[in-house]
Amino acid sequence: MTMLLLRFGKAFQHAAAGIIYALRSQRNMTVHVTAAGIVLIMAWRLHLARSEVLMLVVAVTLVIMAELFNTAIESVVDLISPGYHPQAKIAKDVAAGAVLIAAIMAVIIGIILFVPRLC
Ligand SMILES: Nc1ncnc2c1ncn2[C@@H]1O[C@H](COP(=O)(O)OP(=O)(O)OP(=O)(O)O)[C@@H](O)[C@H]1O
Repeated sequence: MTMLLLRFGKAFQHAAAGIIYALRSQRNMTVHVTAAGIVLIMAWRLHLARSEVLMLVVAVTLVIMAELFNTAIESVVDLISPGYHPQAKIAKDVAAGAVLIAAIMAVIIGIILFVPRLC
């Protein structure tokens, strides 16, 4: 049991280190986290329904997850292909596309939930 807890603790430390690395190295990550904070404070101030807050939480989580995967893919691509390579370009562009899709979905959800309350 102690070994299991120690292993879990180590895995948690590694995951936290990955998140901190992404936060420090990716400007977009800071933007996503700041936007998520603002959106959740607005949801609280505007008394959004529980299901609406849940939708926002899922949307911002997906954006942050996509950015974390994007950072991981960028890092592996830079390791394997430090010079220009069309395949490296595809990998990075597709990963960035995933972030864009998640961000667009989050913005659409934000517009649907906030615009009627702010107008
Ligand atoms: N090794 C490479 N070979 C070919 N194209 C590359 C390579 N590295 C980067 N690119 C191109 O440059 C773009 C930007 O890559 P870069 O590594 O600078 O990511 P970034 O600007 O940090 O992206 P993000 O804003 O998503 O963090 C990629 O989407 C890709 O089109």
